[in-house]
Amino acid sequence: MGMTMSEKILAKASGQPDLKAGDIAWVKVDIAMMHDLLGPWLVDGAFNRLGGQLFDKEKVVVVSDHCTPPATVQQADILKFTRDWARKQDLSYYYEFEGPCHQVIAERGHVRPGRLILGTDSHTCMAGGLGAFATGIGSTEMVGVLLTGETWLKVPETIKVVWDGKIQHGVFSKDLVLKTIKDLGHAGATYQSLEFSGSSIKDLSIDERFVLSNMAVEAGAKTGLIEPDEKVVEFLRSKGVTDEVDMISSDSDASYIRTLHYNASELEPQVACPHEVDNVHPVSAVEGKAVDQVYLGSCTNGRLSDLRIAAQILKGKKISKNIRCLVVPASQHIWMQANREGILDILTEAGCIINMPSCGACGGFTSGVIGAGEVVMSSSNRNFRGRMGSTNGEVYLGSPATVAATAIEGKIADPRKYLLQGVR
Ligand SMILES: CC(C)[C@H](C(=O)O)[C@@H](O)C(=O)O
Ligand code: SF4
Repeated sequence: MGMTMSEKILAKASGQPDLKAGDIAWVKVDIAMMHDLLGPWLVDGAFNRLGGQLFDKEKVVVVSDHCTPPATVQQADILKFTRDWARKQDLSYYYEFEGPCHQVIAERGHVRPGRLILGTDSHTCMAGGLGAFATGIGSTEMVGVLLTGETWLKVPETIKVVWDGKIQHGVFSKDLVLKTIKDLGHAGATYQSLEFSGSSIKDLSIDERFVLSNMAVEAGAKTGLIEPDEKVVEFLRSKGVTDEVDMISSDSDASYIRTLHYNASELEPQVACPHEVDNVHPVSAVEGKAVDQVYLGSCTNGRLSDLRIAAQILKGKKISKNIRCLVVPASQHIWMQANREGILDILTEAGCIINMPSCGACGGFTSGVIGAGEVVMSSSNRNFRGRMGSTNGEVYLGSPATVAATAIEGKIADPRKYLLQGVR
């Protein structure tokens, strides 16, 4: 019987060649990632009681992103603790104020196909977009990983999600993944892997593939994998990775628990309505809903191609007077490139506010929280009650194009009327 990508990566990580779904694997971890909020300040006590020696300081990556820049004294304390800890442990890789961890570890070359990556954040699965088995773990579990470099995992079954056909004008990978989550349900893939494949997925840029993998956890999935191809190799080379790339793929006779098959040419822009990510409707069903804030950013959809789309829609226009529009590039690297391309000027002239790369507004931690009764159209991945601030606020999720179109109208809007033909 053939193997899925998840089975192969965990087989390699455990040294047990015949591993299959359902087996318990004792695995060696390639990268252990922590961020400020669920990182050093939580693990330090137990870590020290158990010896306080890192298994490998080259494989532990810490990113301060949730508390940046701090909005409260507690956040400032956490940030200081994280920075001091990184220094004390003499970490080779500590990043601060660079952007959300998932984007930063991908850009900095830590994510590679075939690697096993564990992080103290649920969206660690984003690394699956480059073909890594990546998943979130709790801080307590991370203590063991930090000390030994090992842990155990149950090998997940895999759901194959196939998208074939031409993605239509105004439709983006965000729309594909929202539709997938709607059908799976927010707990429909619990402890299973998603594997995205098909001709529409092959056509996607790396930026757009990350959106699919990032949101796998919103269906409860352990991870969301995409087979690496030449685009992945090109991405890694552009980040300075010179090692041979593990072109891992599933075997043609691999066994799947379920297969979903879609025709992308039939899909229109989608919106997830409050307060669950699977509460998804076509944009036509929610068009006209008034908003107070628009948020274009996060590790889900704050990448360069997202900012380019928004700039194309907002160029020469003004955002609605009734709203504020926050734009948060997903990394400093993206910020600088967007600046060079004149994108930040276009967005600022349209009336947007450009915030520094951070998790801040996405999770309601720092700059950009919402008040009671406020409604947000967001390009991020979660719309749970209280997600961006007040528990009496509402968050809608959509593609960057839907977000930018909504900024113009001050009401949820269909992006197809604003996007130039041929841009998608
Ligand atoms: C703060 C952290 C627990 C959280 C996560 O794990 O995903 C955050 O990054 C999020 O997106 O909700
Ligand atoms: S989803 Fe938001 S809060 Fe979570 S890591 Fe990404 S940007 Fe940060």
